[in-house]
Amino acid sequence: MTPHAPPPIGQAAVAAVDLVKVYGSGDTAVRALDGVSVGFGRAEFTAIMGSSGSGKSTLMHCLAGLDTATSGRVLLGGTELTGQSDRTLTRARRDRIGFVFQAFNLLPQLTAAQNITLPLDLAGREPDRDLLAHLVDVLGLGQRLGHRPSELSGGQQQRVALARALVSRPEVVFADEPTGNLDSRSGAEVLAILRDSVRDLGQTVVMVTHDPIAAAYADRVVLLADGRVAGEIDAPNQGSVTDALRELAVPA
Ligand SMILES: Nc1ncnc2c1ncn2[C@@H]1O[C@H](COP(=O)(O)OP(=O)(O)OP(=O)(O)O)[C@@H](O)[C@H]1O
Repeated sequence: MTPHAPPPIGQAAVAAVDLVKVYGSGDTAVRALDGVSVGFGRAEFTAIMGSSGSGKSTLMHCLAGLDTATSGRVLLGGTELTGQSDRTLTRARRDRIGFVFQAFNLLPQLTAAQNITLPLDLAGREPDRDLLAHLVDVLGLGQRLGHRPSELSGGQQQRVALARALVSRPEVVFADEPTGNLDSRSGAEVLAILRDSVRDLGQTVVMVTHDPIAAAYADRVVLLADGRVAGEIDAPNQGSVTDALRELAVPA
């Protein structure tokens, strides 16, 4: 078994089993996920890639309990998310999952420090002060904690969002195009921080991206095409990812 071989579904941090998602009905129905089975290993950084419309966002939203599948199962840490009530899903998202979005999604009226601890505050949990101090240090946010998002650059706002996602030690961080709104230097910083969180904190990260440079930071790439898993790349680099995407786009 290679170090980044896909984990057995039952041991994965999060997994999909035969997941199907159909939007709409009748003639206009779209089968966004068409029987996806895939596991995401603990303390691994996995990128989900595929052409536009291949089902990346739908898969991530179903895995994260933001959307419900038409059939199939989602397992978070071995527990079933499928069929749970909205209340249970909300709690799972709050307590067990961290999110990083392309648009940062910080609350404008709160300071950086307040944004970072907001999910823990809502859950009535105390932040781990040592971890918080470590994250503020590695993310270079020490001088920015009292600033509001409008007073921060895009890269700084995304680093606040990363601290918010990581400080609760979630079972999985889902990152949806986290570098999509950043220049290449800020994007590289964000990707390095995600990779280091996996290496140094044992964090599990699942990232949707279009960018082969971003995917090269991951341990493994899962390729989607037409709502199905079309392939995987272990220890990806920019070249292997670009080649795989090119092959997907040109049917044999
Ligand atoms: N709410 C919706 N209603 C109807 N169809 C939808 C909806 N959301 C997504 N789809 C369709 O499902 C398919 C998969 O969409 P999805 O957004 O998951 O793809 P994606 O790979 O994330 O695309 P992109 O890279 O462009 O963001 C597409 O054909 C899309 O048009």
